[in-house]
Amino acid sequence: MAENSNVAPASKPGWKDGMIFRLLKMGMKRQGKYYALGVVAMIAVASMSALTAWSMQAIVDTMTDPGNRGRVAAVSLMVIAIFAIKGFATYVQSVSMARAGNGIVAQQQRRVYDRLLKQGVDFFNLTESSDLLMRVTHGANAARGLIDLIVTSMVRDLLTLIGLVAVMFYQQPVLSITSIILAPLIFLGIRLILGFVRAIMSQQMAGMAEILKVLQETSTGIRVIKIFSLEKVMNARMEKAVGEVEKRANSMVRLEAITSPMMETLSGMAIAGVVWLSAVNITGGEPTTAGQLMSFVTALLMAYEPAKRLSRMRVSLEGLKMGASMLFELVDRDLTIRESRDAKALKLTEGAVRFEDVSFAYGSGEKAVSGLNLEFEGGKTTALVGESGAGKSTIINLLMRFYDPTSGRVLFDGTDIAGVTFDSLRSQMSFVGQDTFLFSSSVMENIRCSRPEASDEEVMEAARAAHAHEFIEKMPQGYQTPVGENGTFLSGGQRQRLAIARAFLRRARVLLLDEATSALDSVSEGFVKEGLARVSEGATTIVIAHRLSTILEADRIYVLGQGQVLEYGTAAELLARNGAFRRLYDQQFGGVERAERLPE
Ligand SMILES: Nc1ncnc2c1ncn2[C@@H]1O[C@H](COP(=O)(O)OP(=O)(O)OP(=O)(O)O)[C@@H](O)[C@H]1O
Repeated sequence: MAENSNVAPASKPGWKDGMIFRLLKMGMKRQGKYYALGVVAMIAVASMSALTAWSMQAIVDTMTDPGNRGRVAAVSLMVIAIFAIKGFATYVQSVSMARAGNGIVAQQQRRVYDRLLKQGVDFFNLTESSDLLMRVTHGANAARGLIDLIVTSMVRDLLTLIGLVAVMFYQQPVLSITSIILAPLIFLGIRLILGFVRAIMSQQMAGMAEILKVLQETSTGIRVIKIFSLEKVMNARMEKAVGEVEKRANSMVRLEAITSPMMETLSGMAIAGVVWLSAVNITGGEPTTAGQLMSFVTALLMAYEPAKRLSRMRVSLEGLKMGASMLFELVDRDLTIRESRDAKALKLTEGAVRFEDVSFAYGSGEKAVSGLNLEFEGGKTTALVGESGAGKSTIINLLMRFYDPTSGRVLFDGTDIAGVTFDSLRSQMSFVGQDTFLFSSSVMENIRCSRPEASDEEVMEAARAAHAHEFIEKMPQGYQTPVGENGTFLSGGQRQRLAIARAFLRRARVLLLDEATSALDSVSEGFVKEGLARVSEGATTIVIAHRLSTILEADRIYVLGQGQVLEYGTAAELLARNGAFRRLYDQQFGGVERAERLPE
């Protein structure tokens, strides 16, 4: 059944929280050993931090009583050991977390690209490429950041905090209780900020996607921009997007940083309070040594950084969650078209194609074709003609199973293509379309892509058949010449001849030609027609042509109008009928004759 309109975002309730769990599970599965090593190192870092604060008691007490040489030596060695272990553990932590993180980015990018390749054509029609770029680049890094943040906060920061608070309680229980009374206040403040962060993040992402879009359109549409002097318009669009992102980025920084004055002031108050309380010795118990007090204050001061990071964690988490969810949402989108579960490999004998009562609409739009019954005889040439928008390209789309019919069936040698594997179906076909997409690699590789195992000789043979060999030989590096991004170094006619060479090389049973000779002058068209005649020998050939001259010899011509067959037959039969085909014919050939009569 058709699934062409269900590209709904997969925003199920609670989905984003589930996402964190999924991400952690994936991360641990693939990068578990690096994360485990990182965690061990973090435990060591946290313990050494607590030990540093605890050792302050011994350090200060030893300094105030330097006479005991043995103790001085022991304390000095202990301090060196603590710092050395902490340094080494920090190194191990950084390296293992970075390795795990890089692995996550690569894994996410592979995963999302794999999914994108499985998506139907409709998905790409409905998703802007700048949006894809944004999601894949930003999302993968956000996924990495999310795991990093969770692991670092939950292990290093939390353990360090626990260790330091333990030291505080060990040294000064009453003062400790007084100084952590303020903590809940901080968390309340953070909760307030979170709401704002979410709103700003999504606006910022939208702005970033817009910047990419403007850049991309500038790159691909530069000719239109120049011809129509759209520089100012494009500039204004970019200005707006950049300004938007700048504004949001500033707001984000303000929100993230607002925790600092809150925390700094509260910490200052806590420390001042402790100093004051210790001076008046409200505990009234044993007199406190300078070392104990120093150890306590050190633990309190050291606790500040991890406490700050933990309190900010929710804010940072929100931003990263948003980024990572963009990636997950992409991966979770339903496939616009999928293979059936028990799909079989298609085997062709005659290569006959039949449309049985086929209707189809793009998305929720009007029917592009309706009630089509078409016969494309094996090994013969069938042409589709008709006004613009009549549904010719739609028929080709259905044949290649880029879309499924809303109703009816498309059969290859009697087998419904809905039940066969994509690969076995499409490998039987070759397509030469109106726009020839070329990869930014050499001419040789661009032709070879239709049959990667083909030898250089076979590629050249195909190029000769497509009348491309002559111009390729004249290029600076012959077959190794790069064609530029999407073939910008080639003319339209040359690009088309490369496309025809690709089709030759593939030797498919079913050949689809959509305006295949449109970009050629009349001399090249003669060559190409000859080449196409060769490539279509024995193949079931389906041609869309606006210029009737190219299809007058077709074995059968279907004349389409508004998604339906108006009439069909050979050119001679159709001309004799005096119907739609005759009108098209008169329009075109009348025009040519008049043009030929024009003085030079
Ligand atoms: N991807 C799409 N999404 C939505 N509607 C589409 C899409 N492609 C084509 N259509 C619509 O389907 C109808 C048939 O279009 P189709 O491209 O098949 O016509 P065509 O006969 O090939 O036209 P042309 O000769 O101009 O290429 C048109 O009304 C068109 O607007």
